[in-house]
Amino acid sequence: MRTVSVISLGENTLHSVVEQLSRYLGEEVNVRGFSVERGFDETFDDDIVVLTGDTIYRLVYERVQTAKKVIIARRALRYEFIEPLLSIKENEHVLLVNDTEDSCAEAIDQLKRHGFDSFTYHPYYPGMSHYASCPVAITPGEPHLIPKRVQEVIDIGTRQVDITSITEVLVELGMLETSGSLASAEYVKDIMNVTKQLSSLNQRLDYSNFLNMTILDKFPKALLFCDEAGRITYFNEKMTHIFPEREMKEFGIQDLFGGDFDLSEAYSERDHIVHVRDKTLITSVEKIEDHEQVITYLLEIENYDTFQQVDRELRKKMKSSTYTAQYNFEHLHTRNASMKEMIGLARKMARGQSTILIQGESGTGKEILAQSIHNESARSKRPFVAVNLAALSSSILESELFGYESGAFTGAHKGGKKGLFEEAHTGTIFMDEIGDAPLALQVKLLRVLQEGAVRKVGGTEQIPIDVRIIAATNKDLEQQVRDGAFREDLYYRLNILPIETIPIRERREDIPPLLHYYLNHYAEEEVYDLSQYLDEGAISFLEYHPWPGNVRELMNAVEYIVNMRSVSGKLSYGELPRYLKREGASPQAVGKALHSSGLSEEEEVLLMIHRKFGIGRRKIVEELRQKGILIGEGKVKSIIHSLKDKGWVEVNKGVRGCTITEEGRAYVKEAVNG
Ligand SMILES: Nc1ncnc2c1ncn2[C@@H]1O[C@H](COP(=O)(O)OP(=O)(O)OP(=O)(O)O)[C@@H](O)[C@H]1O
Repeated sequence: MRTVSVISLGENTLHSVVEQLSRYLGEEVNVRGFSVERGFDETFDDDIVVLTGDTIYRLVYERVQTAKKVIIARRALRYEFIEPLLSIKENEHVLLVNDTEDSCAEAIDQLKRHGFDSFTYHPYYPGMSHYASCPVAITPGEPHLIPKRVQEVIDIGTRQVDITSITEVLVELGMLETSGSLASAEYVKDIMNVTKQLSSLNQRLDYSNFLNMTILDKFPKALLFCDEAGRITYFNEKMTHIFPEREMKEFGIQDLFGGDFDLSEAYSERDHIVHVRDKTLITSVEKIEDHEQVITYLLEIENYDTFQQVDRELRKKMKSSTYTAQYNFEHLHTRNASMKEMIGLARKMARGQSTILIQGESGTGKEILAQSIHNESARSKRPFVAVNLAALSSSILESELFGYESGAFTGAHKGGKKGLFEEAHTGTIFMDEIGDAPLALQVKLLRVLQEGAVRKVGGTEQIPIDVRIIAATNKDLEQQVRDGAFREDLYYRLNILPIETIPIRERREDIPPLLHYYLNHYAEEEVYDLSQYLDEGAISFLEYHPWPGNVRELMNAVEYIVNMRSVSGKLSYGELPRYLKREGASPQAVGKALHSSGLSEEEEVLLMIHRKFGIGRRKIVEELRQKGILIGEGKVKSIIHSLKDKGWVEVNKGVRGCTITEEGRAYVKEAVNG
């Protein structure tokens, strides 16, 4: 397997860059991360070593000599965080806080280039003895370094690796063809967001400057911007391989594409096919509006030959995963009553034929649930085909799902291609991330659902299909419908058997068993107890952690724990990954949260016994855990003793557990409720 190592100074940057590269490189490439802050003693012989700045090159120069290629990543500001900067007064003195002198200078330079050149910047990095006293500090993702006296802190987020460096990595790995479309889809999304944002910021940042950025020239696809009248305002370097530069400067869209070309028609059709001279082009048009006024049209143009190549690669990849589901309900580990109820519901749904819509946060087991439903259904021996609607560009999606007819495009396979709907015939199709389906595709999906038949791209014949549909999303589809991003009619067609997965922070009793299960999965030895790997502080932290990435995030954390533990040692809170600590609460905060209700642990237990007649010790521990109060059965036992001594509770023999006395009730009324 090919490897890419990322080396950064600090852990913050490392985590975000590793995450970003992994997203682009997928599972074929192992992306590893090292930070100077954490320390390492590897010598690197990877395919690529990505350094997050020049300073690091000086530090690790000798160790990366054996790598096939070293890339010093260019880093870009995250546009979504720029807005707060506009609230800073002109000529204000501003502290720019970063981890080294060089990275401060780099960030200042970048901000100035983006139009924030009216402030007086003063760099601040750890180890400085004197620094200017400023009311405002700006930091790219290092707020913990900001000196105490600063009144206003603006965190513009860790800078991302820019598209030129991403492209360099993809080219080096020979992956531009296969992953370039994902990178470009993300990038176009970015461009759209930025353009929208800049325009809503009243053009305070010069839009044309942004467009002129050389970055667009490095972009792997041909891009062209034009106004509503079809006048070309900008095109990138790739575009000059399709049309001569001179023509684009002199002519409008109509002259280039021919008299029949209609911008708004191309926009509504999304992947519009145009034949220009001897070329077949796929144009995908995006409209950028502000308050219903069109700011610009962005045309992404693909030569069909290149598209074919990507298409073939993708098909090869998809074919290699045989259409089977590996999971069943036994793989969903839980002790939580609502989860068990949800699984019961899913089992019932498995028996029918109707469409299922699974909604829930990322990493909560939507795919595992879909596979389990298929495996328990009458279709279990038939194909299970999964397709992720967010991962493919819209032009590829359509031919992936519906297939294409021979001769639909130049270079199309003789005899055409079967789409995934046809592959799933008599089985189940799992459409993941349905909330990200482009609107044009939504219309076509609706037609398939209504008619029970598909029509291949370039074909006229309706091919009947018998497929059970399971769709999933982590978006709020109802909200998407209200926002006009998801078709209402399709939503109702999908939402026949709705089911919701539950985030793990709402079923905290599942956290220890899941930690235990995945420790056993990753460790090479049998793990009997969490305490073999983690000390008490770390366990409490993990049990209280909000886990925004749910089970997937928990799995990653366990993998880290297994790797980072020294032989037979235990990991403490301080040694847990920093991103977890950033997302979660510190042990102090956990402690505070215990008392955030203002009640003592004893009062919490009393209240619980008051509310639930005949509750037992184990149940009390569980209920307290749900509220984020992490105490063990031993402690609960001693609290119950003390409550009994005060005459507030009675402890019954057998299974009847504890009950509250009249005196106890009076205390609750007066001290707890009142
Ligand atoms: N209850 C569970 N018990 C054990 N493992 C689980 C459970 N739920 C999820 N997982 C594991 O967590 C990982 C993520 O699950 P899955 O891919 O099904 O989530 P998802 O909701 O589809 O995520 P996304 O929306 O990000 O695609 C998988 O490896 C799965 O095996």
